[in-house]
Amino acid sequence: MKVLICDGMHEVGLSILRAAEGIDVDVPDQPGAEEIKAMLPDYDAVIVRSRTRITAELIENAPRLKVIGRAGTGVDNIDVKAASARGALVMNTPGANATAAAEHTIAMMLALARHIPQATQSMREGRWDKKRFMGTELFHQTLGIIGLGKIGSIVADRALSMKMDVLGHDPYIIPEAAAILGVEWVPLDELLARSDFLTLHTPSTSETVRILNRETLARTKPGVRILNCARGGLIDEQALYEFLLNGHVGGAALDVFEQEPPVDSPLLKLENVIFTPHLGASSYQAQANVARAIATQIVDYLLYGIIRNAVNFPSIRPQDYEKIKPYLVLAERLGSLQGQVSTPIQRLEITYSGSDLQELPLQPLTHTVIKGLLDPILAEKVNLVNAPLLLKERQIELITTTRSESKGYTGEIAVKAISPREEFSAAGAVLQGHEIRLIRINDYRLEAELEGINLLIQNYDKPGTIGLIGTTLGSHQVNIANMHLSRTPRDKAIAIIRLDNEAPPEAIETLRRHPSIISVQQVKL
Ligand SMILES: NC(=O)c1ccc[n+]([C@@H]2O[C@H](COP(=O)([O-])OP(=O)(O)OC[C@H]3O[C@@H](n4cnc5c(N)ncnc54)[C@H](O)[C@@H]3O)[C@@H](O)[C@H]2O)c1
Ligand SMILES: O=C(O)[C@H](O)COP(=O)(O)O
Repeated sequence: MKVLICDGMHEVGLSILRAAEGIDVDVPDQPGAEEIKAMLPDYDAVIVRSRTRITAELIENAPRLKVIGRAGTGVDNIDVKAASARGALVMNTPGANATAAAEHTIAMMLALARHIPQATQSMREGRWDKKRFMGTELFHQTLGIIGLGKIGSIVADRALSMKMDVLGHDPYIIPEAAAILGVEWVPLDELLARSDFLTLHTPSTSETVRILNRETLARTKPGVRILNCARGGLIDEQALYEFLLNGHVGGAALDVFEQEPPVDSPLLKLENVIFTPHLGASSYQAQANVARAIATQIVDYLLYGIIRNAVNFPSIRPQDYEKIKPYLVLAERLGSLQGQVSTPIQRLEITYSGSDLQELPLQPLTHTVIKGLLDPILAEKVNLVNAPLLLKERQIELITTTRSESKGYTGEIAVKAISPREEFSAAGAVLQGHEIRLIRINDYRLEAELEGINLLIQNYDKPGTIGLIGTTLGSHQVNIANMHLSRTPRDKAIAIIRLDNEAPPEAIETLRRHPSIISVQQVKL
């Protein structure tokens, strides 16, 4: 496995990657877009900060790429949609640089309030301007925080310790949760109208892009000072420039920009705006934290298949991993059985029952059923990341249901495939925490192993049928490893016959032609 690191990495992360057996690491010095394009096809993983853009074009030309790691929070420099379509995971390290970004915000707020950068510059130029740099205290000033996530809540904590009054707006946080942080939750308009300092801490989404624009800036308190240490796109920079120029906005502190680095931005010329070149996460501690986190996540994924902090796949907590493992195997085999038996499928219904499955994350299991189903059918590479997209592309409707009870089992997965003319359902369970069993096919109850090469035979329940199956397979040198039978009250029966070797088409054809036999299907699990 080869890992490419594009934006450098703290030594602590490099040593984790280098110590992992089977992983080779390359760290070119600040490679440009063309260099990355030439190198990426040889790599299984790439790790970036915000400098490198991982575009759809790069992803499409990197057939080996399994995972894109972001040593940080924002993934807006990575085309996540293209990565998902190609089955590549995108992982970040949420929270690992939150303290650094929050402290940087506080530093910017103090620097803005007391004109520290401008005063420094003035002294460098030989002046001693005490009058020009009269500042404002933060004590009892109102700070409005838009986005009360990891960074926003640390900013709130530090601002409260400086005895600021803190307002917060976050549509995904309830007022009671904000109150626990000591923050008064208010609607956006109220926050705009009441804040002396206003700071942004949301990701860049279709909802938040240009959240500060001409209309919203016009609703802010005259003299407001604005801070952005989140994402450049959250502020319409031209509108901010106009409001700074006409004096409605009293000052701004910017760590992030619509274009990085900013080119010819008029903001750079304004005396009441201070800047840092996207330094929020640039502390030794934050870089060690993000490097340690992403390196561990990449090693765990490449070597052991453990998925954490993927933005395009649900995480499995380490404490759930051992318990979910046999259910993942069961899910994949049930999906694979369906993929080999039922075509064309219009609707897929997955039902999770039993106490085990009440505690485990079900989305990874659903993705795994779909992967199992599509793998035998599609030529392209199907994995847990792109499986749901591929199902959608094939217009297959997906319905998942959970039930707390499972008759006699602690965890049962039932998968039903509905085609225009028929339905086929198969259910399985995990016994004693590790044994995988097929427990139902349509209305037939049984307890068969769910692995290897199997013949699935439906027949009329007449004497001699089992003998016929044994003789036919024997005459083609196919040995039966074991056999499970089940019948319904309506004189029909089903047999699951595990074979040591594949049955040739002639043997299957002979069985199919016999009047006692309704259907024969060979499945490889
Ligand atoms: N300057 C830097 O170097 C630096 C460092 C780290 C993170 N960041 C950026 O800071 C931002 C916040 O990071 P985080 O780790 O706190 O993320 P987070 O996911 O923990 O928090 C984001 C919060 O924004 C809220 N939110 C989403 N839509 C919203 C809306 N329309 N209005 C108000 N709130 C909304 C979410 O509910 C969430 O609570 C991200 O953009 C991240 O990329 C920048
Ligand atoms: O989203 C982030 O983590 C920050 O923007 C930090 O970016 P950086 O790692 O490029 O400094």
